[in-house]
Amino acid sequence: MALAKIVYASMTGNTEEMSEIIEEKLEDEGLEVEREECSDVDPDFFEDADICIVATYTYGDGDLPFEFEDFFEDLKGEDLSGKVFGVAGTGDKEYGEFYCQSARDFVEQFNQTGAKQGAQLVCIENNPEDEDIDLLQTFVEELAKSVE
Ligand SMILES: Cc1cc2nc3c(=O)[nH]c(=O)nc-3n(C[C@H](O)[C@H](O)[C@H](O)COP(=O)(O)O)c2cc1C
Repeated sequence: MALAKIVYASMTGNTEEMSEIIEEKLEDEGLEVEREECSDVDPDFFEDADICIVATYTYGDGDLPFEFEDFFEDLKGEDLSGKVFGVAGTGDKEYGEFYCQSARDFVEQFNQTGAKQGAQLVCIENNPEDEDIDLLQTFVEELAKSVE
């Protein structure tokens, strides 16, 4: 059974909620899932994963969550060849050009690891609503298909 690992950062709960939805949907697809908060993981977290998922909010003006900075820096040095990745972000469109910037930055970082993007980046505003849940469903289906 393929293993999907999710690492997330969440200050007020929106991204945590999104990561829980992703977890549930991956399980519905028959995948094994492990989900951890970013402060609890080592840089090699994705070593045994088939699907590598980051869920992040954005802080400041387009800044990474402080607690994700070390993991982010270390990620580009990891060899994740043969794996697929997906990134999902929460943010607020009031921040204009910086909307979900951290999620977009993680896509760039994954692109240096040899992993292949298995699903389009998903950005949702604040907490997940009905239409976002549809987006997350598609995100998970694309990822599941990419490891079939
Ligand atoms: C001080 C502050 C700065 C923020 N900066 C951004 C930003 O640059 N871009 C963005 O898209 N959202 C920004 N946001 C919105 C949060 O990313 C958004 O509310 C997110 O869902 C919070 O996730 P969490 O509930 O998991 O902590 C900011 C929020 C706060 C409080």
